[in-house]
Amino acid sequence: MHLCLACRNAQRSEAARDSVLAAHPAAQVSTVEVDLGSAASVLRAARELRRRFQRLDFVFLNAGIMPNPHVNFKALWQGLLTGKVLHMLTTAEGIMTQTDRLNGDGLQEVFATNLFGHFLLVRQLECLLCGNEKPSRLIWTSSSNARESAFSLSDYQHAKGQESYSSSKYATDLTSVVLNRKLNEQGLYSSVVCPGLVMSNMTYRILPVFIWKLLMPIMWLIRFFAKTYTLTPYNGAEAHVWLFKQKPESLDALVKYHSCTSGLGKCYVEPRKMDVDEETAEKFYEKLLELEKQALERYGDLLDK
Ligand SMILES: NC(=O)C1=CN([C@@H]2O[C@H](COP(=O)(O)OP(=O)(O)OC[C@H]3O[C@@H](n4cnc5c(N)ncnc54)[C@H](OP(=O)(O)O)[C@@H]3O)[C@@H](O)[C@H]2O)C=CC1
Ligand SMILES: CC(C)CCC[C@@H](C)[C@H]1CC[C@H]2C3=CC[C@H]4[C@H](C)C(=O)CC[C@]4(C)[C@H]3CC[C@]12C
Repeated sequence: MHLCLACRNAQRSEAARDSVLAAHPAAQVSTVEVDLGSAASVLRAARELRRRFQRLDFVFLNAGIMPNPHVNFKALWQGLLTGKVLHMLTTAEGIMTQTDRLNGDGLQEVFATNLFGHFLLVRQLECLLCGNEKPSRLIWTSSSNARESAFSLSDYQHAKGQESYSSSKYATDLTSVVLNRKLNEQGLYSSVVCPGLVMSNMTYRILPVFIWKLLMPIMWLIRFFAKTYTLTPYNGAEAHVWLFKQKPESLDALVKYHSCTSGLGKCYVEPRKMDVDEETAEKFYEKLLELEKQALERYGDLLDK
């Protein structure tokens, strides 16, 4: 088995490589540089991957950003007194907003990084993913924050609203559904995962580390009722690892696989039906293809001759 870490920061990817090798000295681990928020960088990385590999069995599409997060503490406080408190504490519905901006390609940064960069990468790697002896797999890190009401076909990059993260994750769910419909026959299967609430650099940008540390006993208590409070990256990866072991034909394309941890710390996976409209998914996919065409026209020199 060969593991290739695709990261934007060479120092961090080397550090990740070293820690994998420290635990598994015989492993084959390489790295490739990619900034998922830049179409040119994605095309360059895909070209490099096509050069190095003849097939890819698994692609984990995990990079994600939530810039300038803002928690509405008034809404959070009011929500604590309602019957929807658990829903609010696990999906952040109604209590979180973000401010987005344009990236160098003129796309909304959250949409570009969380979805479009990954989409472009998958499309550029189709020749390594489709038509192999064994099925290949895509595993997208989505979120329970993905919500239909945050997404609209007329503003699919979410330039006008303040829930770009939720919109990008809903767009991820839609994309996975269509990829399955189009590519299952060619041996490519796509799944979406929610790691649950995990302490990571993303959450440390929402509240300072020391506040999260103070909240930890409360979150352990909440976990008795909210099983998606996985809290550690290790627990959050439960669904990724579980999916790795499943036969793709046994999975449901309309299900999101949630990492869960019980109050006593036992990890398991819970499949939950996604709230996706397949017609919207198809229309959205067409828009992604249009955007892809524009990117390929702009960066034609980065394609194989
Ligand atoms: N934490 C949580 O509670 C939840 C997280 N998620 C999702 O899990 C995934 C991982 O997030 P998490 O570990 O929590 O957060 P982190 O911020 O810790 O990790 C995000 C990762 O994405 C990488 N990344 C971000 N932007 C780019 C880019 N432009 N190009 C390449 N890589 C990039 C980061 O690289 P670098 O190290 O260089 O910054 C980092 O490795 C995300 O998709 C997130 O949306 C979903 C549900 C809950
Ligand atoms: C746990 C508490 C006592 C107080 C914390 C309040 C808020 C800062 C957090 C409550 C719910 C959290 C979130 C829920 C869903 C996550 C989602 C799945 C994701 O993809 C990224 C992070 C979340 C939005 C997360 C962020 C912090 C909360 C809003």
